[in-house]
Amino acid sequence: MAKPVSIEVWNPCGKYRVVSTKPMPGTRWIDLLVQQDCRVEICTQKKTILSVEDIIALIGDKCDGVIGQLTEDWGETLFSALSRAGGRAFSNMAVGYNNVDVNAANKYGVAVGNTPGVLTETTAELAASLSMAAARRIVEADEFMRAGLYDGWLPHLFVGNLLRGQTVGVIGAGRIGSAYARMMVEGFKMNLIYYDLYQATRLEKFVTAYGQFLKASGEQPVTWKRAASMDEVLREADLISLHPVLDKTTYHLVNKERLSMMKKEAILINCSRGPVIDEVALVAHLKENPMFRVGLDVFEDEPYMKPGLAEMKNAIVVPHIASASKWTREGMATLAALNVLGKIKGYPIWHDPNKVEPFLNENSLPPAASPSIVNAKALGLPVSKL
Ligand SMILES: NC(=O)C1=CN([C@@H]2O[C@H](COP(=O)(O)OP(=O)(O)OC[C@H]3O[C@@H](n4cnc5c(N)ncnc54)[C@H](O)[C@@H]3O)[C@@H](O)[C@H]2O)C=CC1
Ligand SMILES: O=C(O)C(=O)CO
Repeated sequence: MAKPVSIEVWNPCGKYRVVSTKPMPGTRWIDLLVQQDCRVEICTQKKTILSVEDIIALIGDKCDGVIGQLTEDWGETLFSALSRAGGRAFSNMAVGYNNVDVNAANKYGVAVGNTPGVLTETTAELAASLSMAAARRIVEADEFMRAGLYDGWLPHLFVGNLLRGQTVGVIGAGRIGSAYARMMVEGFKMNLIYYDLYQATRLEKFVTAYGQFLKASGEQPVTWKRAASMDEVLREADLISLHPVLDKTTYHLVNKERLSMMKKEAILINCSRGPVIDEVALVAHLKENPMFRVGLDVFEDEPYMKPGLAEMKNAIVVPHIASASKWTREGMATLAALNVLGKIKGYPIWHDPNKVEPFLNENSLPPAASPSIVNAKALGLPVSKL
C-alpha cells in the first residue's frame, strides 16, 4: 500500500483536476491552468523519483490529466489508473518520451504530450559546452588547480585538441543535433559529417552558405557530408555528438565494436539518452585509450554510473542538465501544461510541433491548441488550422 503523498493545491474549486508529479519552474503554467478552471495539485514529496504506486496514489479516483517526468515509468498500469479516474491527457515535461509506452496510452485513449523546440538551443549549448570542456580538458585542469598542484607553466601541461578545421560528427541530426552542428560549424569552423535516417536539408543549406561566405572572405570554407552509415561518421570524425531518440534501433548504438572504430584521440558527447551507449564497453575503452575523451549528460542506469566511470579522468560527467536553463525549463512546464489543458478542453493539436513560439510568449494568451501530442494520429485527434 503506497503511503499518502504530500501535495500543494492551487484553485481548490476548479472543475478539472490536473496533477503535476513534480513542482516545475515558473508560475505561468499554473496560472494558465487555473484561468481555465483547473484545480492544480502539485506533488511536493521529497523523493526524486516517484514510483508507480506513488503516482497511482496521486491520480486517485478522479483526475482529468497528469503532467509527469521522464524518470517515471508511464506504462499499462499508470494509463489504466488514469483512465479509471476519467483522465484522457498526459504530458511528459520533456521532449524525449522513451519512458512512455505510447501503445498502452493508445489503448486507454490517453493523449501523450511532449515538449519539443523550447529546449533545442539550450540542449545543443550543453553539448557544445561538453565538447569544449572535453577538448581542452577543463575539468581535469580545474581539479589540478584546486588541489594546489600548479607550480608553473609547462609546455605539456593539459594539452588537448584544437577544434578549428577538424571534423564534427553528428548522429541524429534532428532539432538538437542540427542546432549543435550549426554551433560547431559556425563557432569553430569545423567540417560536418552526419548520419540520420532522414536528410537534414536545412542544415546542409546552412553549411553550404556558410562555406561560401568563408570562401568569399578569403578563409578556408567548411564542408558537409551526409554519411551512408553511422560507422562512416565514427571513423572520420574527431568529435562526435549523439542526438537520436532512444528506441529499439538506437539502444547500444555505440558499443565495443563501434568504439574501436573511432580515432584514438576522438571525443564522444552524449546528451541524448544513456542507453544509446553501452556504458560498460565505454568504461573499458576509456581505460585502454587515455587520450579518448567523453562528455556525458546521460547514463545507462540513470541516476547511477557503471562501475569505474566516476574514476576516469578522461570522462566529464554532469547530471542530465542539458535543458536546464531558466527560460527553457519554464517553457517546458508551460508546453506540458498546455498539452494537458488542450486535451481537457477539446482543443485541436497544434499544426507544427517544431514551431511552438506562440505558446511561449508571456505577453499574449497561448493559442487554443495542444502544442505537441505524439499519438494525435493514432487517437484521430483533429489538427489546428491556425
Ligand atoms: N539530455 C537532455 O537533457 C536532453 C535529451 N534529449 C534527447 O534528445 C533526443 C532528440 O531530441 P530532438 O532533437 O528534439 O528530436 P528530433 O526528433 O528532432 O531528432 C531526433 C533525430 O534522431 C534521428 N534518428 C532516429 N533514429 C535514428 C537512428 N537509428 N540513427 C540515426 N538517427 C536516428 C531522427 O531521424 C531525428 O532526426 C530526445 O528524444 C531526447 O531523448 C532532448 C532534450 C534534452
Ligand atoms: O527533454 C528531454 O528529453 C530531457 O531529457 C530533459 O530535458
